[in-house]
Amino acid sequence: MGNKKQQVRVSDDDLYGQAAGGIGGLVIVFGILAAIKNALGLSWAATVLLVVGVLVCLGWLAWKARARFRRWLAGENQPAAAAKAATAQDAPATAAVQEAPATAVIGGDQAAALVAVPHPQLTAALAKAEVIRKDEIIRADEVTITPVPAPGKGTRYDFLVPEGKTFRDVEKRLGPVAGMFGVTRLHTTMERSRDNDRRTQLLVLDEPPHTRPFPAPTRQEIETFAGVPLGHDVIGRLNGVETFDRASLLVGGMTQMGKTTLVNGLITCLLIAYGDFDLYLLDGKFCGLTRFEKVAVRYESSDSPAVFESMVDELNARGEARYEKKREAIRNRQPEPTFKPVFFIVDEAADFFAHDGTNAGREDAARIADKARSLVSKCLESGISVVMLTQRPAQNAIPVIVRDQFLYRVCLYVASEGTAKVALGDTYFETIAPISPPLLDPTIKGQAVLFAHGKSTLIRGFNFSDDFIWEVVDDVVARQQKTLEQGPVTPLKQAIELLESQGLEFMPTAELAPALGITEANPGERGKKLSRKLGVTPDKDDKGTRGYWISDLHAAAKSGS
Ligand SMILES: Nc1ncnc2c1ncn2[C@@H]1O[C@H](COP(=O)(O)OP(=O)(O)OP(=O)(O)O)[C@@H](O)[C@H]1O
Repeated sequence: MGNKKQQVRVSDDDLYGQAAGGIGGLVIVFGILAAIKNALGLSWAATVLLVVGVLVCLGWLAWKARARFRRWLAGENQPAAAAKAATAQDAPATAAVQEAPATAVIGGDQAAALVAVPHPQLTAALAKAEVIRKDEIIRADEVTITPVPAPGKGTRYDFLVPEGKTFRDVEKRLGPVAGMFGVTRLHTTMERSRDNDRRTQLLVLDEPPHTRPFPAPTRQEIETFAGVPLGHDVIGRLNGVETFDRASLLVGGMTQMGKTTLVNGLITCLLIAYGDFDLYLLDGKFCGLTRFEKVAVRYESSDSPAVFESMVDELNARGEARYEKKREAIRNRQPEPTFKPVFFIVDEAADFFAHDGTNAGREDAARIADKARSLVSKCLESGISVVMLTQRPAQNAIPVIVRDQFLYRVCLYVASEGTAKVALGDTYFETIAPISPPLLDPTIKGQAVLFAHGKSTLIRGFNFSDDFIWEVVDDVVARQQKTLEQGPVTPLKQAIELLESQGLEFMPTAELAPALGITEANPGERGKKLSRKLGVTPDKDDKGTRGYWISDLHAAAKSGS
């Protein structure tokens, strides 16, 4: 109540005050008019009209000055980049990058409004490449541009595509986007962001990729790489596949492009970082894989389909035995057994599927193809990975039933897209952001398209020095020897020691069996018992005598289940 009374009193006081002020004002105005009338000698009407006219003019001038002042203020705040943006549609995408603020103040008589400022270069490039619509923009405040130092010199653009779009929209149009930057698809790489689907990381090189070689990686770099490196990407980072578990690799490319060197690099990296594994090598080029003979469980240098078939048979049998162990574990409700990884690497694989045109030759080729398909498809589950190389990626060089099974593909330079499809898959050019192998530079040896998990990456295989490879091989041999020595005494180990102590390459079954405690008199039974005890299939020497070669015993000792 008290408060209300107080308010009423306050408003009465206001009223009196204002009335007094008004009367005072009127008296002053009247006085000024009277003074002007006396000074100018005018009538009352003329004096009033003159004063009103002068006041109106002064008011108009004040309004005009205020409007100008506001326009001047707004003009000063408007960014140069925003003004440029209006014409940026026609500017070349390679124009110098301008820093632009997030928003612009629009001048004029209306209240100032805040709007997003487009990044002129990226907005123009992506609109022209039809990644974004003409009415969409790449916001300048969402763009980060960083230079990438040499070698692999270029620029990295990190930006957000407009809402409703993702980095895949850019990836799908990477060719046209590259064109807008005045370069080719080969100069351009997209990186996927893990934090935001709209985030796009675009790398644009200043010069053709792999123009300058990158130094071969060190042991430490290989060891710390998350996966198996296959080569350098365009800015010199190691690139490869995350694992070879349940995966096989097909490598295609014309002759002398660097396939064997790339696979030598792969084997070297596997020996450094993949842990313990068994290596089966079939050197169809006779000396392409020889450096790794000492560490291989089985090494063959041959272009004979029969040799290929015998290796495929051996590995299929090994795969089948592993499947049986898995079934056994499931039946007994035990955890799934783990197996030592096995790599079967075949250089110049096409030769092994060729036939002489006769019916018998065709039948042999079909049988071999079927066994190879089975190996590549089924053995993945049991840890046997196949790597096949071919310099003849022609339609029928490696049968479709075999090549369809490869998860990873590498294609070096080939002359046509048709040939590239054989190496990379029939639908390769319909995938996201494909890289066309015929566009690679054939003078850059080892440059290749790696296609894994639907993503294409341009890499260049490693070219390790012989000394480095020998060092790695010697380390592995020493490790294998130590493991063998430290392991329990087995009949196989005893047999090896026996042959080595006598300096023999070969020992007949008739001599080895009694030395290992087999007293069976029947030669057939004795042979079977010894083979079972050793876990090795016997062979024959030059004279046709059954027995065991030291190399086979070593190979069996190196390999696990
Ligand atoms: N990454 C690389 N850097 C430098 N030189 C390389 C690279 N890769 C391969 N080379 C060189 O290119 C030549 C051919 O290499 P390689 O023998 O590996 O090719 P290929 O494709 O296996 O050939 P072919 O199919 O005829 O057997 C070799 O002289 C090799 O030293």
